[in-house]
Amino acid sequence: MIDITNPLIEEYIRAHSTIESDLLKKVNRETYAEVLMPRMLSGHYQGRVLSMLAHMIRPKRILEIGTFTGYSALCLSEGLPAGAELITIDINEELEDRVRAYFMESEKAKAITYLIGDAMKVTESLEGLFDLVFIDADKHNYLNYYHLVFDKVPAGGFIMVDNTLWNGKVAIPEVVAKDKDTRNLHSFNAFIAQDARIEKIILPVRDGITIIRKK
Ligand SMILES: C[S@@+](CC[C@H](N)C(=O)[O-])C[C@H]1O[C@@H](n2cnc3c(N)ncnc32)[C@H](O)[C@@H]1O
Repeated sequence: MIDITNPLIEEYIRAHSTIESDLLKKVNRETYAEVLMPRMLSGHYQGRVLSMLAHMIRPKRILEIGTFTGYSALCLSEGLPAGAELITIDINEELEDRVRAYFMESEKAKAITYLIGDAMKVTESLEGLFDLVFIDADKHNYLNYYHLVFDKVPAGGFIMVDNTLWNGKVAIPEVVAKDKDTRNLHSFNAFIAQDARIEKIILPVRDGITIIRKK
């Protein structure tokens, strides 16, 4: 495993970036205290990056695949202009009441639609275009999600994908050869790298966020 971030630098970044809202602090605190696998939550640093990117893109429609406890959805929704919407999908119905309650507390509550179900099926059923898609669900389906959403994103639209550096393991050939999850993510990265229909950049933020712009 390679450290793609330095804890000291990350702490410095957090201390010199916008602080989390009270709602985000609560989502973070309660997720770590009460929910299994809390590390799946984006957190302060990545959350501020997502919020800033959404503010820059000003998307009319955002699709998020992988809600978990709603942290990243809340961050992305901060950048929605008036009248815009965010749809977020998760298969885990056990978190539904908690997540709905968090969304209800948000200023953007009316703009957020939370759908429970398998993201492949739910995404297929969604009509219209999304100018920003955030993929952050089951890693072995990343390429399937990418192919599925591609035609739902207009030219000039963005697809962002989380965990594409997988703790740096994608850069170590012996780990790629041995570990299935690492191999899946490396294959995804390799496909994205050669896809001429897009521009792409991997940001070494937290576990790696790939930003894709459709030409
Ligand atoms: C890494 S977490 C998402 C974290 C969240 N985006 C955040 O940053 O706070 C991944 C989520 O994907 C969901 N998931 C896994 N497989 C799924 C599927 N087939 N369809 C929809 N959601 C799925 C899991 O239930 C989990 O909540």
